[in-house]
Amino acid sequence: MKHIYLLGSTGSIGKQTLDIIRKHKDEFKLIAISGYSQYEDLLKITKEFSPKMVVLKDQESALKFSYVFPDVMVDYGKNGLKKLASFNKEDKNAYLINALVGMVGLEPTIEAIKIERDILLANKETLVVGGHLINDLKKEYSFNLYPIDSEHNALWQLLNHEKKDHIKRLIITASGGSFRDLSREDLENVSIDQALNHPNWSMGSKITIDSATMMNKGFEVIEACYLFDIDIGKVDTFVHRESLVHSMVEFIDGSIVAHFSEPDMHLPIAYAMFYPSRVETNIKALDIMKMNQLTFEEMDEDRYPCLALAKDAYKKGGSMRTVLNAANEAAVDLFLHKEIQFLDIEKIIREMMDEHHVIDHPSLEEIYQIDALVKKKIYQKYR
Ligand SMILES: NC(=O)C1=CN([C@@H]2O[C@H](COP(=O)(O)OP(=O)(O)OC[C@H]3O[C@@H](n4cnc5c(N)ncnc54)[C@H](OP(=O)(O)O)[C@@H]3O)[C@@H](O)[C@H]2O)C=CC1
Ligand SMILES: CC(=O)[C@@H](O)[C@H](O)COP(=O)(O)O
Ligand SMILES: [Mn+2]
Repeated sequence: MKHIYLLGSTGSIGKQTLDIIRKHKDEFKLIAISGYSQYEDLLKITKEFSPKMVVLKDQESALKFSYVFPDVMVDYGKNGLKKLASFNKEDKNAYLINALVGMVGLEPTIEAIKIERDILLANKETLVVGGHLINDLKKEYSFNLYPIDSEHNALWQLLNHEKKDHIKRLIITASGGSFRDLSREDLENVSIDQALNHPNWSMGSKITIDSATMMNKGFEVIEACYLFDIDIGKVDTFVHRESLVHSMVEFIDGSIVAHFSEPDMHLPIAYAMFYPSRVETNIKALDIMKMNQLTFEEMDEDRYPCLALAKDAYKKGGSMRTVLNAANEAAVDLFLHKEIQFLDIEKIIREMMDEHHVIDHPSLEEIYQIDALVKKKIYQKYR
């Protein structure tokens, strides 16, 4: 029985992970969970799964929680997330599932690596901001990093046992997001509700906005470079409205292999949890006749400048990736609180990147400093 340490149990990926654990009670035991604003959900999850450790948002909620569950080990905040990631150090039969949103996911990933715990990673910001740190740790520690993000999970399935030299390019698809039928001019006055209305996936609010700006695809290009140790010039993106093809790999012999499925995150989560085995899921079977209607469009980076900004940050390297992510986190947050317009998101990110001088290979401390500085500047100016 595999032991699961789950960061972000109250979120979209977290809850779908719980569905899989619920369905396969003999295969998985939930040992530790975290949540943030959804206190009531944490109570319910704890009641159902009896984890040994629960990490909450702050001291106040942790105290309240421990009155309800006096036998559960309770912690809170960023330190609590780190403790969860390395809780029960000696437990070698364990996965950390990182379903946090934002760069708060980076440090717990590092903590798990340091005890050589395998990680199932949904939190793409870990690699955007700290991919170089994870690469450094690979030289020192032995661990597996299995991608949950649908496109990367598809690439992982497609690339199994293939030689890196044989890859011509990786192709990642993008739905186009909530505003794919709107022009740049139309974007000026779009609302939060419109932005949160993703055409194909039901996800947390931050990634849904990232999908609408196409920053999500920019992050995914960076994520692919780190996960598959591939040059950014070999990662292409196309708009594919149906979200039925999740990724493709073109090989040097001219073959293109593709991963198809209905859009449902239970599949990539279960694939990662059961790897190297497979298991039946309840996801809707893909109707082959739908392949008559598949569409692919060239990516237009003028229409979606956030994709270009992300690629640029990756190429500039080092701390520019922290700036990209920090500016995006703050700007999306401001948009979700009705404090800026949708098009201000890209404007703010560009502004922060333009005024930054790159530090090569920033340490974790430098990443935190830059992250805090960028966010402070944005909140002071735009709130
Ligand atoms: N949803 C999806 O289908 C996909 C998501 N991803 C990636 O997976 C990650 C999670 O996404 P998703 O599940 O949609 O996000 P959600 O917003 O739905 O969930 C995020 C989780 O993190 C917790 N959380 C939020 N802020 C903090 C914080 N500051 N400190 C500690 N915990 C926090 C939330 O707690 P609470 O809810 O209690 O506030 C929640 O449990 C993201 O990196 C996303 O890009 C990748 C592919 C697909
Ligand atoms: C489900 C998943 O993996 C998301 O990252 C998805 O890719 C979002 O859809 P977009 O293709 O619109 O970015
Ligand atoms: Mn994705």
